Amino acid sequence: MNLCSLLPAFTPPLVPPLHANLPSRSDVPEKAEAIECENLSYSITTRQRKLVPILKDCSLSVPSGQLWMLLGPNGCGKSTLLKILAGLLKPTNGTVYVKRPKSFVFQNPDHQVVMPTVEADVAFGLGKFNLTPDEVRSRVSKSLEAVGMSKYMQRPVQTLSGGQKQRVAIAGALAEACKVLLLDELTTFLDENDQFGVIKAVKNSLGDSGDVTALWVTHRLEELEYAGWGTLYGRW
Ligand SMILES: Nc1ncnc2c1ncn2[C@@H]1O[C@H](COP(=O)(O)OP(=O)(O)OP(=O)(O)O)[C@@H](O)[C@H]1O
Repeated sequence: MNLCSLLPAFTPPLVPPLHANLPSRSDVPEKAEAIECENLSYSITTRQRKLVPILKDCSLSVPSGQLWMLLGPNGCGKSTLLKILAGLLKPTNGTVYVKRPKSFVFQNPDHQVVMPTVEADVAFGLGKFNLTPDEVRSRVSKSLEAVGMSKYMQRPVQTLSGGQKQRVAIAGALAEACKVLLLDELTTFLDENDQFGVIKAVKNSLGDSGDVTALWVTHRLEELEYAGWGTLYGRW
């Protein structure tokens, strides 16, 4: 399936090619869009040297500060697109822009939540920032609050549900002041309660600042109602 058919209409502004000589970051004006890609294609070459197209001419544009959902059936190329946006895969053709810092959250939280306690896990990525212990504590507690996990700070991660682990993974990204959350089918293995908790955590993470953007990949049609603006009420 051509993924373009799943996406909103797109009028592309010019985006610099992926490998162009870009001006220094301070010269680049802040874009209104957090994610933009144009005519993105991705193919793989099999052992028999056959070229297999996975994505063909995908274009999309996601404005800053919003939660957008990308819906499509199994195998249509959603995860591949997300991995290209995350920089984990290199496109065969096309241009990509994603605001930084960006963070990819995996379908299986056990691939991402690896430290012994919730607090240690959220603080894990902060080592590279040269922060004081107070700053680390403050970032960890604010991020856990955003995802409704404050009271789990000292919990061993292996005692959490799948949805709670997903929320810890999202808190880790928020603690690192990430601007774009790339979320790959987070609710696949979750029951309805956990599913709701993770969606609410993502919506809360966007906050009011318009600073954080999320692209949520799913094959669950019922999750579409949570896209865009709007408050989500209910218990964690
Ligand atoms: N490295 C690869 N080698 C061979 N085929 C691949 C590779 N990567 C992706 N594919 C194929 O490309 C298609 C799209 O895969 P992708 O994982 O992006 O789909 P998806 O829409 O995310 O599916 P799902 O909802 O099941 O996760 C699938 O048919 C998959 O088998």
